[in-house]
Amino acid sequence: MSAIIKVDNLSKQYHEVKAVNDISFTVNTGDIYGFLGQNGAGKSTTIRMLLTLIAPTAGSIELFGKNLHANRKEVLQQIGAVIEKPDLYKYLTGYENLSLFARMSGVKVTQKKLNEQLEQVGLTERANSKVRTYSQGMKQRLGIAIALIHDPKLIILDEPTNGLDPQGIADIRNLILHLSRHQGKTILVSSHLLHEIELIANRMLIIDKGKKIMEGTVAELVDPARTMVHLEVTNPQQVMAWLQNSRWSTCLQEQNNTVILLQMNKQQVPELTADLVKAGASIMALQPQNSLESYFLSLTTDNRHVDTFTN
Ligand SMILES: Nc1ncnc2c1ncn2[C@@H]1O[C@H](COP(=O)(O)OP(=O)(O)OP(=O)(O)O)[C@@H](O)[C@H]1O
Repeated sequence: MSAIIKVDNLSKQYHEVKAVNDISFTVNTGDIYGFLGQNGAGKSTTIRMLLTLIAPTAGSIELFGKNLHANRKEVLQQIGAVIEKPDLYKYLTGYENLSLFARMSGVKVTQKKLNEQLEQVGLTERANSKVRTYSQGMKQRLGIAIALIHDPKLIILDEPTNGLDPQGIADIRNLILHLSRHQGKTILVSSHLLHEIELIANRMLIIDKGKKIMEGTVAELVDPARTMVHLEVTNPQQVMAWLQNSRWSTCLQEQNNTVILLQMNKQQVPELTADLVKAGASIMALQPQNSLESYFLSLTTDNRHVDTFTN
């Protein structure tokens, strides 16, 4: 499996703000790579550096095995991106917009090809309607059709579902899956919603305040075999002493006042509960979470993040 994007120790500093702080990651051919982080985490800044719209303060970027800055033109030709709300001509139809953007980017495409592109993004029936009559989701899909016009291998979408209703979100999700499965595209997609990324991505990177928090396959990050159990008891000293001498000792991760963290397979949780009760643990809470859920819970306990993750 070859790397399409290879980012090493990338940073971007805006005066006193470290928008991106020493992050490294690799996107492989065929990935739907989720780039997850709350608002202001540094997703757009990273994406802008991948597209050479801004220069990094430090670090290197290789795309398609080539240094981005030394091979800018050649590399960018193989990328299609939608990074802001697409800038469309609202008094032209969807078809006319697509045709115009194709001509402006110097790509020669037949009428048949344009119709196929519109069909791919589910706009055939509305191809001849003026864009001002389109829903937000339809405009977003037309934006994606425009980004696809030169048949890029890599597609970069910055928060493509932002501001869309549930149907619009589902349409974009299906389109991303279609482009991956049936067109063989590699896709990097950013979002602030864990659920969205979990549904479509095979690998993901989580960033917070410019820093990489975790990276891995989605299956690994939600693996039930690596469930974190948050155990809260009123008699932590006694329970810790018992756990250390029990068959659960290898599961122990850390203790913070009344909270004890253990890692185990989710299926073992009922046995643990029964053993704890027998051992006289005074349980206030026992909560199994996969590593992603526990990470997001830790964010939502911090007031700064509440608005982002509860909407
Ligand atoms: N041109 C700029 N000048 C100064 N600071 C900036 C600039 N662009 C971004 N930042 C700051 O860098 C940090 C990361 O912003 P960025 O837009 O990359 O985050 P994001 O994860 O894409 O979030 P959002 O979804 O809200 O755009 C934020 O603190 C932001 O205020």
